[in-house]
Amino acid sequence: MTRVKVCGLTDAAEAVAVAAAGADAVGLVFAESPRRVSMETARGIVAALPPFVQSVGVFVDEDPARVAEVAAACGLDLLQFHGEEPPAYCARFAPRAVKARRVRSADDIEALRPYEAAVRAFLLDAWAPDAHGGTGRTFDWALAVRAVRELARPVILAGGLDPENVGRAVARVRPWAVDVSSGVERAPGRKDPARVAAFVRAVAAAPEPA
Ligand SMILES: O=C(O)c1ccccc1NCC(=O)[C@H](O)[C@H](O)COP(=O)(O)O
Repeated sequence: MTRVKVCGLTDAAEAVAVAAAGADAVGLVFAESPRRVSMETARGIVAALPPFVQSVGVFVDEDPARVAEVAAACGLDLLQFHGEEPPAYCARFAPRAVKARRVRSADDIEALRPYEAAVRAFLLDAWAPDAHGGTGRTFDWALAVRAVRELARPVILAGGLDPENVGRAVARVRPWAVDVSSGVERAPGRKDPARVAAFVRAVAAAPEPA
């Protein structure tokens, strides 16, 4: 079964509704973003989550001491590194590190190999000139198929997914999990639980391989 992470939560009640709609994990953005949360808000969201729903902190080239402080203070389960963090940086946070990469070509998949020993999973996102994530853009899923086949860690597919296209994405790529932010929003940082439920249903209904 393909897992679902909903990223960019900014409100505890909404996080609870997103979990009730079927999300397996929620992402909390600590980088520059319209979805950025304070440590206090993040702590409230993590405390409100039901058991077995994971919290994922999202960071972009953050000072590692600050990452450690935020992770401990908020009780984050996983740490998603969405910038240019090298393998040794991720290794400091094993076994909680997830390395995200914005994908433009096969070179971006190759560039992830040195991270295999350091991370729990890879997250593949779309590249954009002006933002690190949450752009609503898709990328060439053939590259994600290749990543699933060739990388020695589970792959989380992100980038422009929504309830309308995620079934096709899952059927084609067969990722460990899918990640969505803007595709289930009513405004930046404000999730629509009905769209999250539709997204989760579409993932569950994706055709199995023949
Ligand atoms: O969501 C953000 O605003 C963000 C900002 C800076 C770094 C990462 C960010 N998001 C990370 C995610 O995991 C998003 O879910 C991912 O980029 C997909 O977003 P979308 O294309 O909007 O579904």
